Amino acid sequence: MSLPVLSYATAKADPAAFIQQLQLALLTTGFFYLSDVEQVVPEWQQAWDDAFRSSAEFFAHPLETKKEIGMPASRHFRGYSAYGVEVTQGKHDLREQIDLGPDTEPAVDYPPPPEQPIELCLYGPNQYPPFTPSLEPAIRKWRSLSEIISQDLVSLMAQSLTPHPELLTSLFDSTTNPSQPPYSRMKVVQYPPVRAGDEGLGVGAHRDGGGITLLAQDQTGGLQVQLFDGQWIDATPIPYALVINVGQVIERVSNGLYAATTHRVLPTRSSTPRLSIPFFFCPTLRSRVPVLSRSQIHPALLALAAKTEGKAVVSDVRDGDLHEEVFGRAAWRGITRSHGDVWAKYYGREVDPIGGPEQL
Ligand SMILES: O=C(O)CCC(=O)C(=O)O
Ligand SMILES: [Fe+2]
Repeated sequence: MSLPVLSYATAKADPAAFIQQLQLALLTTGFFYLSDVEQVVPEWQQAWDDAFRSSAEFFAHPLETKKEIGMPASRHFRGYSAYGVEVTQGKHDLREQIDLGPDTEPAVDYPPPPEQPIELCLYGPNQYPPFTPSLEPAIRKWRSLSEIISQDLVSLMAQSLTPHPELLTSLFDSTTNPSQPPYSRMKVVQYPPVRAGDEGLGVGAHRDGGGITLLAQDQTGGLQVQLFDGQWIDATPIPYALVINVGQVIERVSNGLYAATTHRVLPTRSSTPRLSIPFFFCPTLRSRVPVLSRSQIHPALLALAAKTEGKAVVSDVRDGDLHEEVFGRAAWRGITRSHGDVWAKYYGREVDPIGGPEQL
């Protein structure tokens, strides 16, 4: 069994055919490759190469240099985290990374006034490395292409799900409040070769929290997807193809039909590091995430799902751990449990009514 491959060129030329393939992929694995992006986006391969080249250049700097843009300097949870700092399922991940988001002014002052929803503290500026000047333009380009592809895919997913696609697409609307845009995070990640005595995973088993994830990975391999029967399979790299999966926002909207599939990254066993760039397309922080009733879902999709429904999904991770009506609440819980040190430095229980890292 390998993940299905869907063509972005087909999405443009024959959306109805693409929607059918999408329904099947999302009902059976929740993960697929998106190929042929360069046929739709002429600058795709250039943008891909630029993003990976400048990321490799960044990670080649000494730790002390990389820490100049360390996340602890950002109350918006942006910046560099060293190897082993980020936590998934209570364990330290064997990777280092830069966390980025929509580049905006802070949405609230600091310390945050109690009447403001705490999750609005997530809006703010990124930290880019002045010692790798090629990274900022490469990332900005990558974000803008990823946003276009994501809007397309979410629109097609919404059409595949319901006769009322706006119930889903409106969550990602960037025009209503431009100072509070869709909260799409991304990471630039390096998984160094494991060192003697290191224990754990590149990233522990988890289910993504946002709308959809667009993952670009180099040719090393290591990403694994847990099928609904519990078996783990490799998401073997395909050059210039994205790996797409659904997060818990779409799982919630789809009333569980489109599952946020469990995945993990194995420790890097090759002698060279693995690089990946996940982009998490997410709603605006204050948007309310509805749960469609079955009467709002296409009857044909329900019929298709009936063949797979009722079987228990086997997963190494708890179900729906980031389902929240207000998306920002889920985003806040997700990021504070991954970066408890930053949460403790700026917020802590006195300031944060939601609670922090212990809120698994
Ligand atoms: O690096 C990868 O291949 C996947 C990373 C991932 O799943 C995540 O950061 O959520
Ligand atoms: Fe993930």
